[in-house]
Amino acid sequence: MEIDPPLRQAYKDLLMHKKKNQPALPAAAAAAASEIVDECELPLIDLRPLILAGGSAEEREKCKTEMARASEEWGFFQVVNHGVSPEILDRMRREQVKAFKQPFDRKKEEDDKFSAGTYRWGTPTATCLNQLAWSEAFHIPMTDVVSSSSFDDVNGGGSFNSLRYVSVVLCFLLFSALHEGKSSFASRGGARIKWSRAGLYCIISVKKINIYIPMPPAAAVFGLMPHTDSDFLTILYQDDQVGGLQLVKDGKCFAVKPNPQALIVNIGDLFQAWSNGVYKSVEHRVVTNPHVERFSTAYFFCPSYDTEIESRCEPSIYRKFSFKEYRQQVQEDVGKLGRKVGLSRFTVNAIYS
Ligand SMILES: O=C(O)CCC(=O)C(=O)O
Ligand SMILES: [Fe+2]
Repeated sequence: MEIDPPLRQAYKDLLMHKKKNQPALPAAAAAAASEIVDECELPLIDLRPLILAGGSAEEREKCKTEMARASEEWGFFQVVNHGVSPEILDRMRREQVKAFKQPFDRKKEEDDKFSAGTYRWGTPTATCLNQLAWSEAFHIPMTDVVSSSSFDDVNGGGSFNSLRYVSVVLCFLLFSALHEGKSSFASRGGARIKWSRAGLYCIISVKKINIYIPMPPAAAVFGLMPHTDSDFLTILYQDDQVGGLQLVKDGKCFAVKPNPQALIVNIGDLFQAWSNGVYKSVEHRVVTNPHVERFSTAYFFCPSYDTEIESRCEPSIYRKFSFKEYRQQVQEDVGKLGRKVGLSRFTVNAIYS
């Protein structure tokens, strides 16, 4: 009874660089997954004054300013005292392990219970090795959680609500930091953000649980290929022991040091567009560990599909677009090109047709 999906079998040709009509992988791309990168500690923000009662107004302002600065400079930060109890996080992780340790056939059946595409493994659209994800994931849209009780707590209940709560709080604090001119963008005399009346009221967030299957670095395969997130904001609960998340800062790649107490927050493409490029949606990736599995949970905070993203800054970097349009474009690019092009398609002077 197999538990792991047949990754080696399915991607045998890619692994041997023998796919028909496929040029051999350039050395730089092959080296990317196994390159040595320096470790970094993400800006650490204590949310106690914001989430838990008792903080002074000054402390709350400081917290907000730190988050806005980290979103501008890093696009990533980590938060402690976030209000999600260790018991909830523990339970969520235990249930996650249980979900992935089911037989492969059973995992495939989850698609029948929920929307198609709930359970995913590898990257069916990959045309070269560095587009391949050596991992499995369950994508659970919020609507599935609301409408079903058959998938247990890993997909719903306490953990979903707690992560949603944190993401809503952080998102609105970051909105208001921009609005109040906390960012250096505004204090440098840049235009203010005028918020469009976007449909943030109807949120269709997605929770994704990942398992990264061990793979020797020599194989030069990513656990998750370099990407930016297509949402407003992501809350990430990473493995407390096994590192693997890497991000790009100032053109250089850094490995994020695991912090068992912290949740990681990262800015997504929609926030970058809405903030007219003030907050950065930075490229990140996951490298596999050669010996042990790594687990993570990502909570993607997305608006409803018809939400229009528009900064209304002058001059505006990005044209107005709906979340639906963005998602469709991403899917089209992944299908045709094997990779996401992302926000550069939506600049006012986009060169892509
Ligand atoms: O597993 C991680 O640390 C990152 C996951 C991630 O970036 C994603 O699912 O979009
Ligand atoms: Fe991501």
